[in-house]
Amino acid sequence: MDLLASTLTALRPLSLLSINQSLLALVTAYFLTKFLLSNNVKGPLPPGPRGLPVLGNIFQIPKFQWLKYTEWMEVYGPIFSLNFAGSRVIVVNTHEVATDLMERRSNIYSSRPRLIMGSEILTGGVVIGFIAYGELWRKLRKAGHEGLNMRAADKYKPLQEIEAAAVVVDIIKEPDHWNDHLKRTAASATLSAVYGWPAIESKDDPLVNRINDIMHRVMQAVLPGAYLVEIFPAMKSLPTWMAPWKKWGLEWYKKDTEMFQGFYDGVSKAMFDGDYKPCFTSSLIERQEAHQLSNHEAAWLAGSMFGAGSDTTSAVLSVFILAMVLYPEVMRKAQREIDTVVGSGRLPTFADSPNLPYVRAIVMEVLRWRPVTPLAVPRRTTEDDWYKGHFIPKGAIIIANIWDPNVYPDYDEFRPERFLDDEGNHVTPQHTRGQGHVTFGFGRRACLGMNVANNALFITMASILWAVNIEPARGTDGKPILPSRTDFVDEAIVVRPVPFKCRISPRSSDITSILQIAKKKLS
Ligand code: HEM
Repeated sequence: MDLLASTLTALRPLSLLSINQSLLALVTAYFLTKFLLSNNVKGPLPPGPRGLPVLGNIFQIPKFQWLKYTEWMEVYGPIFSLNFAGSRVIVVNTHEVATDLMERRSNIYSSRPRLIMGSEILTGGVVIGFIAYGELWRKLRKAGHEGLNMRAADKYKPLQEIEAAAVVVDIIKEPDHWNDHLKRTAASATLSAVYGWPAIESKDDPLVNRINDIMHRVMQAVLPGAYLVEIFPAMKSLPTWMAPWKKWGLEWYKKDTEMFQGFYDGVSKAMFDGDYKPCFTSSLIERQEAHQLSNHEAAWLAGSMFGAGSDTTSAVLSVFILAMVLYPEVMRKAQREIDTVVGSGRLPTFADSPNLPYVRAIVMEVLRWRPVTPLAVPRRTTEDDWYKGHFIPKGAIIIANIWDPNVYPDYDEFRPERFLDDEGNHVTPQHTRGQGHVTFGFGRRACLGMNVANNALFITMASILWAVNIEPARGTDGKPILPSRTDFVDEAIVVRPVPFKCRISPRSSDITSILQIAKKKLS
């Protein structure tokens, strides 16, 4: 069933054409594929499963493809190659190989696959996460880094503490809607950090929906086979009257540009009036000239941050709730730590962080245990390369499978202790840049927002653990119903646990006082 579903997804564009057009497209694709794949191979590619002519291995890629890649690693080793209907794909299956290529040879492995519809048409080729490695990317990355590096991330901490208090109130009031509250807080915290806006009240806020729609459109557009123009790039030059998909994409790009420009100008005006909250956009405005960014580039850089930060953060928080339901002893141990350091009279703050090593280890373990970006974001090589006797051609798509069971034999167990030594100091394995995991990616294209994300995760998890117990839901017979530990919703790049029920209750019978403490922070 899964195979069928993914095949249908891959072939969906062909169903939009007539049979004759489809046949013509297939025949052309076949000869083009043969030509392209045979011409740039100068040595033995990494091994890989045999596929069909033309379509290659796309029929063999099931739902949750990272699990299949991990399985294939047993057969083909830590690096293997696939053919996705003409695109050469190299799957890198261990942190070690990923580090060798994407960190140590990052001058070759830091570009992204060309996405004509998702990047060039729908978003004007200006979204930092999607564009090729080059001058524009360097400018955007430098400006983004300035607003999100470790020191800059400190600026957002007061806002993040307030958001954490708000989520405690929400979860206590409506425990069954915990997932919605986590989505709301992730969206709200990201928008506050980017534009300095006050907290949003609902996950269905019309503005949040409007921005989420952009992400949805782009994610649909980047699915393999969603648009024929990806196979036949020359179609990009068709006039819009012959290419309704192009007209549609350009119209959205215009509307989305107007929206992001409006947000950007709003912050600019607030700064002029002297009535603004320091945020990512205000720093960008102050330094726009120094970074040589046009208004348009700066407005899209700020706008792109919501898409990159909101869903990822809320998915990690859902994994956290899943882990607490499945591993109650971990929850209790963290609560004992919080009780000793923080006590019951106030919420945890960032100042407590050095004294809460176990909670910080939980953040790392949540990111490691069920990486919400199990295949990171694909890369593209910009030069031919050789690695351990294998040839990796220029233009190959590189997928890093973060789901690497080699680092820990008990990789499927949720065990924050793996990151702590006997003295309570953090220990992290090789090839993880001191993070304990590689869920934020690798090298020059690693996540720009990781400091902001780590801080948001720490304070939200600490505050939730301080306030409530998280337990399995109970059936009518009173027996616990454990959620699945292996079922996911794959949203193209971000993967989250399937929605599940659990029982969330205040830790103290004195709910009023918990609420008072949290609300005090909000006033
Ligand atoms: C826990 C939450 C997050 C996770 C798991 C995550 C994960 C990732 C991953 C895997 C990549 C691709 C890295 C690669 O190619 O090696 C990425 C890129 C990126 N992330 Fe995040 N991210 C998170 C939160 C955020 C936040 C909060 C922001 C901004 C406020 C952000 C901004 C970005 C940007 C701009 C890029 C593109 C970087 C580039 O292509 O140069 N992320 N993220």
